[in-house]
Amino acid sequence: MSQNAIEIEGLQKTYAARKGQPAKQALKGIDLKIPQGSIFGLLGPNGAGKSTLINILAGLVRKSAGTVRIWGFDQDVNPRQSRASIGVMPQELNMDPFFSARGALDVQAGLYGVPRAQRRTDEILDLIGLTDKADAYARTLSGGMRRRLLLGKALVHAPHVLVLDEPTAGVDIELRQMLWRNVRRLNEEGMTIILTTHYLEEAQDMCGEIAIINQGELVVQDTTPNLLGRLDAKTLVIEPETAPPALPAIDGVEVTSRPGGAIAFDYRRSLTSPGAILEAVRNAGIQIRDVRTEEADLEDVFLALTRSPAPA
Ligand SMILES: Nc1ncnc2c1ncn2[C@@H]1O[C@H](COP(=O)(O)OP(=O)(O)OP(=O)(O)O)[C@@H](O)[C@H]1O
Repeated sequence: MSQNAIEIEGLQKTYAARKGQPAKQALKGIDLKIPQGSIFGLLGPNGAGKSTLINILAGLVRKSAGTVRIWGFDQDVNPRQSRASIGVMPQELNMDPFFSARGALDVQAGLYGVPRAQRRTDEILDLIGLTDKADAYARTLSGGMRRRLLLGKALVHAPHVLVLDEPTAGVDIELRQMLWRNVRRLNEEGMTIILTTHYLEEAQDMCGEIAIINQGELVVQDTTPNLLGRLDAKTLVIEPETAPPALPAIDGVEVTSRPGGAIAFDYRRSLTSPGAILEAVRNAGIQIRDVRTEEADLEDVFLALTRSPAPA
């Protein structure tokens, strides 16, 4: 068994033309390796191809070309084992309203061929906080509870890999925190987690490694700290003791005053050091009361890597 939970090579997907719509190449040859045991973020702007990629992993969309191995099982060679290795919590809330929460988990376990004796229905109900609602019909559950049930359904066959597609879109803080607690716990128990989210702060906090796709192509894959270190731009902010009569001018540094009296120095790490800026500030006769730096965050990196080229 390799050390990768997922190995994708040359993955392509073209949706056929229909009803006046031309054919659409949603994935243009993606190579991606997702390490075992990671919490991995799959990010990209709307229409980048994330859902297509996840649906191919889940066996819901048929790829046009390339290979996909899940937990070492090639989808084309061992479709059953590769499908059994992965669980997907989808975005949409559609579920059969006439099953109870317990019933929905049982049906799902049946679909995956989990023998009754091996089902962990009570354990899953406890994990998703629905023990009290085990016998309530799904249609009587709140939106948040239904979402938790979707997580439970993704877990019935104890998959090695769990995919969460936009798990926190439009959910309240309590449910969000509950989801992340569960995800961390499952990961600590050894499960590999793949998540897509529009909340970049969440990806920055949760994911050790991140891939960004844009227009069907992989733009970057790296550890989160490496990605954050990629941007050359940095900002040094000083709080002066008293407002200076004029802002100091420093070559290659953009100096701006901020509301409240702070002065911001936007510089490139490759060209200027913070020491040189502080020296210039002192030489300008400015007394420093406080100083801090501002790092790029994932949003800055994401925008820099996915911004479409300016029209010619
Ligand atoms: N069934 C389909 N038939 C035709 N085109 C499709 C189909 N599903 C998706 N597409 C197109 O493929 C491209 C990628 O879509 P996909 O849903 O994978 O993107 P995404 O990154 O998940 O976007 P979002 O964040 O908006 O969900 C888009 O241009 C979309 O319009």
